[in-house]
Amino acid sequence: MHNFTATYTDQYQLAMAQVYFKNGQKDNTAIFDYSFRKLPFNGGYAIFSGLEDLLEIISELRFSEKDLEFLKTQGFDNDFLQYLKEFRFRGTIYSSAEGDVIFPTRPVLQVEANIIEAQIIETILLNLLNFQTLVATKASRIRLVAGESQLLDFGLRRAQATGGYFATRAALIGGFNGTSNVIAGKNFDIPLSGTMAHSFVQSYDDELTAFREFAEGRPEKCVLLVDTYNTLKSGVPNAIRVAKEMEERGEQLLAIRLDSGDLAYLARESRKLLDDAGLAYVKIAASNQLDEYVIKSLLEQEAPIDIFGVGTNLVTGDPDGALDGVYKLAWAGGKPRIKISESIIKITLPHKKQVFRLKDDNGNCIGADVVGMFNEEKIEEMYHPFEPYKTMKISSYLHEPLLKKVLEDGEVLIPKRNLKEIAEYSAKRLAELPKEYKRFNNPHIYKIGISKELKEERDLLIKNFKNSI
Ligand SMILES: Nc1ncnc2c1ncn2[C@@H]1O[C@H](COP(=O)(O)OP(=O)(O)OP(=O)(O)O)[C@@H](O)[C@H]1O
Ligand SMILES: O=P(O)(O)OC[C@H]1O[C@H](OP(=O)(O)OP(=O)(O)O)[C@H](O)[C@@H]1O
Ligand SMILES: O=C(O)c1cccnc1
Repeated sequence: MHNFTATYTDQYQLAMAQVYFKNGQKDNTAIFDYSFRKLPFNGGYAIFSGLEDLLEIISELRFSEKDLEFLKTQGFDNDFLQYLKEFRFRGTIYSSAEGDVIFPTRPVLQVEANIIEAQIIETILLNLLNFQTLVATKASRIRLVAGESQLLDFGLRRAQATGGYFATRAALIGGFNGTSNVIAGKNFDIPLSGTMAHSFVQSYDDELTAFREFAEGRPEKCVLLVDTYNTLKSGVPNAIRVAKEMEERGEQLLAIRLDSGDLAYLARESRKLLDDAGLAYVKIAASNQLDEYVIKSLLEQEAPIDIFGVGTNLVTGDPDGALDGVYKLAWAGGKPRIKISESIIKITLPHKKQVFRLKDDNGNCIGADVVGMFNEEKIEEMYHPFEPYKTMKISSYLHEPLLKKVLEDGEVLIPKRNLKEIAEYSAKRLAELPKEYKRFNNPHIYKIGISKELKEERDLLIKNFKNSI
């Protein structure tokens, strides 16, 4: 399905790549870390999403003839274009598992490749992982408050252009049950769901006929939208009449949908009307600018809503425009590399690394990940990245390595999981996270530490840099 070619990148990647190519650095190994700095939604965790799409796209990424012709018009040299003609990603990627809970400032994924290949994939990697992780995190927050209710993604029409395609996939990883998005349903094997639009009801001279014809035309999973004229005086009574007619044909109305007004009040009153008519099986769906806060409030008001349709706030990751994920160089030219910054959080971690999740003997997550050198297996003590006196003995905890080799020599190594499996894994990992990290107000801050060896390596690079200026 993915139709990306290697021009899905920023021009500066190609400008840098051409210099590496001309100066004989094209076979230099580089290591880049993908990490992010700030948790979205002022939350306590994020859900990693987008990995399988990324791996599939990277393993197939090539420059087409047309791409090369275009790049020629942009002033790139013939010998470099000739090199790009043969381009394919031959590197190795180590990554956290898709669906895992992830935290800021520690590598979520590591790319080891020749510097040109590693650089060219930066943009698509950030584009895919930042967006899906943002939306999966939003979806997961909505799932946390929604309990057992059905959650449907209605966001395609409000998504930033084609982003809705990947947003739907991420929503499923975060815990949604279905989508109205037909192309995502088809390509990702996601259950399709849906109701009817106001236009359908409006297009008839009366609401009852509209409901009747819809129910006759599509009796399976029929949901009637009851708020076009007057929910309690017209919509619900007409839906009840049609439900009764359906019963006579041996069919069942699945649900009614509320899309405006006070959803708690209308759901309660509609429930009463349906129950009094002997239609306790007819469910109530609600939509209209829902998010985790509105759904939480509706459920606290004991609104009898069984199905929530969420669009805009889910697929745009409202109110956060983007996850601030970055791709930073940790190794090149046979040496560790560092980026120094006035802002401490922007100072990078050099070297190839491994990240461990610390767990107690019962397998419970203690609320900390530690970053070590790639070959470290057990870390005695972890250090706060920038406060040298903050240390913690960790040798007694289990160390679960998080970065696994997922792609080598351009070939994807991990078996493809369906979205249900990824979502189940995600729910399991989220369940392992203590609840303090999942509350919306002032969640506990998950600790990220570094090993002594990594800290010494980093401090040495900082010192050398200071001495050199
Ligand atoms: N009982 C409720 N508690 C909390 N939030 C609610 C409740 N009912 C609706 N909302 C939310 O309040 C927001 C605004 O609802 P509002 O009633 O202003 O819009 P509307 O129904 O579209 O307006 P209109 O009735 O003019 O069409 C929406 O996000 C909606 O989901
Ligand atoms: O509010 P959101 O979370 O974005 O959920 C999606 C919204 O999109 C639809 O409205 P729209 O007015 O586009 O079409 P409709 O006529 O079917 O209501 C639907 O009725 C929801 O209100
Ligand atoms: O099926 C629905 O009810 C639906 C689909 C997209 C957007 N809003 C509602």
